[in-house]
Formats: sequence, structure tokens, C-alpha cells
Amino acid sequence: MIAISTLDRYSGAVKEIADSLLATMAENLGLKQEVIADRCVGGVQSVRMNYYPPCAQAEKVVGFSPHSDADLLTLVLQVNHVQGLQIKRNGSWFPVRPVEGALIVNIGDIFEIFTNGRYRSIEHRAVVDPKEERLSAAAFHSPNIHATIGPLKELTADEDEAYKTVDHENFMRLFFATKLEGKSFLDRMKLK
Ligand SMILES: O=C(O)CCC(=O)C(=O)O
Ligand SMILES: [Fe+2]
Repeated sequence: MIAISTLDRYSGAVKEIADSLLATMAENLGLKQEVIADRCVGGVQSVRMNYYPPCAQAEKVVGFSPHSDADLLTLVLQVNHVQGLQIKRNGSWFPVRPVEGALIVNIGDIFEIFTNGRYRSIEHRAVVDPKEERLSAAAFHSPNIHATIGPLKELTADEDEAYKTVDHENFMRLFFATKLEGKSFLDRMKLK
């Protein structure tokens, strides 16, 4: 029971942060907050706890394959001091060092699609440490499962839509049926 209420409190707290970041990001895009918020009423939130045991031959194994998250925003807590998360930028991998008490905010594929590519989802992976275990908790924030996933009309009045429009349920079905391979899933959502 204690574990459940702790997780409830944690997920409630990170959801508040995600909602407030989404509101600010909507405004920065020149949108009314509701344009994104309305799609997130009854939104989907999930939390994944990752445990990476140490491996003496760390360079020969993968902790978490390269991927981008299939959501709007992910808030990652690096639970202990062991470094492992890396992001890809201009073709190279860069470590994201754990900062005590700080959350990492990753842009997900749905945010890239909503914004017709103004924001790009971040490709990331996790490597393991030769001596120490590593823990992370990733909280994923997505629109309502019945929302439509496609470029927001408010942003595409004067430009071509660069991504397909699909319903959220089918989008997730496709995501889970696809091998985690960098941003290949998002590439399949592109129109050209
Ligand atoms: O372990 C990490 O820092 C990243 C985990 C992750 O990318 C995920 O759970 O989607
Ligand atoms: Fe991830």
C-alpha cells in the first residue's frame, strides 16, 4: 500500500509539471494553452522504472536501445548517481549527467507531430556501467487515447503537413508493433 501511494503521489506531481510545461510551450508556439491541454484531458500517463545491472563488459552490451519516446513529454528521474543516459545530437552521442533532484525533460514523437516538426523528439539510449547498478524512472505524458495525432491545424494554416494524422490508439498499436530503432517509427509517420 505504501508503494502504491508513493507512486500515486509521484505520478501526480510529475503530471503537474508536464501540464505546466505543455502550457508554456503552447504559448511559445503562439497557441492558446487549450489547444494542447484539451487533447490531454483524461490523457495517458505511464511510468517505467528502469534497472540496469552492472556489466563487466559494459561496452559490449546495450542498456536501452536507441529510440525516441512515443509521447508528448517524458520526465526522467535519474535515481542514483550512475551516468547512463545519452542523447543523440548531430550524429553523436552525448551523456546526460545525473543532477540530484533534477528531472530531464525529453520531447516525444507526438510533440514533434503536433508541432509539424517545429520541436523535434530526442533520440536517446542508455548504456550500462561496468561496476555499479543504475536506476531511472521515466514518466510519459500523452494525449487522451481517443485524441487525434497529427499536425495541429492552428500551426499548419500556411504550410504543408509533414506527418500523417492517425488516431492515438492506432498510433500506439503501431508503435508497440515496431522494433525500437532510433527514430524509425516517427519516420514512418512522415508524409514525404
Ligand atoms: O534510463 C534512462 O535514463 C532512459 C530510459 C528511457 O529512455 C525510457 O524508459 O524510455
Ligand atoms: Fe526513452
